[in-house]
Amino acid sequence: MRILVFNAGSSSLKFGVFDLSGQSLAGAQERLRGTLDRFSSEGCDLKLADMAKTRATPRDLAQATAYVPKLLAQAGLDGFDAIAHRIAHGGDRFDRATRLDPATLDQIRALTPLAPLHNPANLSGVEMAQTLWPDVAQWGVFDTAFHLSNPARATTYAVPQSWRDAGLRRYGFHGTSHKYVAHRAADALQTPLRALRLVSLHLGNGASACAIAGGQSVDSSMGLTPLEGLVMGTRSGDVDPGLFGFLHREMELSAPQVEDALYRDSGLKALAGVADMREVEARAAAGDAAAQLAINLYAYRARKYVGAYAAAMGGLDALVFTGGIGENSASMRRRICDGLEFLGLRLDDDRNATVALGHRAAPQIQAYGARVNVLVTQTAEQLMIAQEVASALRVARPAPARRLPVAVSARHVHLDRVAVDALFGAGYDLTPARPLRQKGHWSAEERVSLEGPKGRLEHVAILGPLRSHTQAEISRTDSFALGVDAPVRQSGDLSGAARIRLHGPAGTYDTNGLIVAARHIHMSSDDAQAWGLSDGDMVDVSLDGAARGLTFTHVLLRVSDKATTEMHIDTDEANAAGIRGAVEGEIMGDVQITQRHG
Ligand SMILES: Nc1ncnc2c1ncn2[C@@H]1O[C@H](COP(=O)(O)OP(=O)(O)O)[C@@H](O)[C@H]1O
Ligand SMILES: CC(=O)OP(=O)(O)O
Ligand SMILES: [Mg+2]
Repeated sequence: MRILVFNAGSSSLKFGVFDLSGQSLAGAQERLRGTLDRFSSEGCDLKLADMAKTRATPRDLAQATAYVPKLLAQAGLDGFDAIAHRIAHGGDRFDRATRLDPATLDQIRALTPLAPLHNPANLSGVEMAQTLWPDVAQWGVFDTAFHLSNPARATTYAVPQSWRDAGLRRYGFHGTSHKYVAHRAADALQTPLRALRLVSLHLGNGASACAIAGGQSVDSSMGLTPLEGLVMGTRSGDVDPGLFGFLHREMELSAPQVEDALYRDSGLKALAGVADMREVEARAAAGDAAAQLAINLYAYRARKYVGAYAAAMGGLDALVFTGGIGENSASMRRRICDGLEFLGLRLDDDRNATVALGHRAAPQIQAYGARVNVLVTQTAEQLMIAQEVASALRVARPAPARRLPVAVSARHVHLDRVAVDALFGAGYDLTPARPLRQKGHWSAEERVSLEGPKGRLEHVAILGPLRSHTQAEISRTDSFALGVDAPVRQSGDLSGAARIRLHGPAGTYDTNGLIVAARHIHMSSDDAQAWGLSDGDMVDVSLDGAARGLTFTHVLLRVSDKATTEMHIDTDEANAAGIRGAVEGEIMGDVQITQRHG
């Protein structure tokens, strides 16, 4: 399905067109990506995909929104199944992607005073899209939704009950971004999100910190409105609420005047004279003391939130930088991290300075051996918004039960020509004895022995046909019997594989090819298509029919035209699940949203 996404921020309009075939982000095709920003009376910058920046005519966000159809026509893109809009403030009602109809739009309009820089821009995008594509469904995805899991202690202000009854509470924003980068980080760290305590720093024109424990947002630096928290381009972030009384008495400013100044004339703009961090950094480098203070203050505030959230979660496993500043300013990342060594957080200067952010890259920049991982990744709000809407649209068409056979792989080897010659004699042909489920694969009549420093494993099966590299796959328990520490690797990935000696009737063969095979699924292209899955997806598989019922997480999907659908686990995993004989597994819930392999 094809989805057009509008993401109106406080200083930019980002848009994208995505074709989503499966359930996972891995299967999403980006057809168009664009940003219009740096608006002035002379126009704005336009950036399309990876092309160089050009100038365009729009002078503000509204004009920018009206300009997008021209770009879509130029790219020949139409036939949208839905149009998805980022909506900054969704209050406590909108906890998921929601169809925008007159009633829901009224509710969003009512929240405008709580996000005056954002909701009007978001709504003007909706109105324009309704006019241009009257027959296409409009959907909203809300910045606030991800944070609705925050506990009451994080969402409650200590203010009179009657104010709280009127709706005064903390919400948090940038949720789509925080959620996306948390998944990217978990994926890059090869650790399930549920086992991680993360702080995500989204540092764009608007900026917020988010504490994410076990995959759930547990606190966020923005509050009732996107004013609270970090220093931003034109917003103050945290201030003493006492300033309202002070400014009223001393300067005779009204509440709307104060509020307007906190939104539009504060932050970097107030401190350094410009809102754009690139310019602030340039001025600071040229010796401008005000710009230098702005940078120090910006970093100091962010650092305090990292420390506070580490305390809130009882520890920190990873810090993730994203947003225009988080992604691009190595010096700001450095300044924020300086002084956090007591948490076990140390940066590697070279890695930090040479961050290369490609498509879905999430490079790690912590010093080797540091306890806390530090990652940088591009946010992908548009993609995430498209995905959330696509999932919501699919709810109407329930997914088929995705059940598949589970096969237990006992220890075995795959041999190359050189190994067969050494073990069985030059030019020897192995004898296929038994066909395997995967077409063209067989186990051989011949066997080999494996020898490690501590022991031997006899009668180890050989699986054919021959491969380009010799590889031996054992269980963790086997590795103790052999006395070698074999790493867990996907078949074919022999990086860091352990050394092992093979014995055959004609001789021995030593190779660096010993691994514990990572669990995986072979899947036919037809099944993948029917189940909304793509090659490289990571899925959870439940073995509920097994004696000791287990759910295996992080199972890699390998899709091919030639494959027969089947999951492979090793004997340790089978024992843990109490499997004897044939069992079936079921692919659970949502596919993890990112992919780790090709
Ligand atoms: N190379 C860079 N160095 C420092 N700051 C940068 C760099 N590139 C972009 N930025 C900053 O990122 C901010 C905009 O972030 P972005 O996430 O694009 O904004 P928005 O919140 O409007 O989506 C601006 O302050 C900009 O100066
Ligand atoms: C909520 C918010 O601050 O958004 P942005 O970063 O787009 O201004
Ligand atoms: Mg932003």
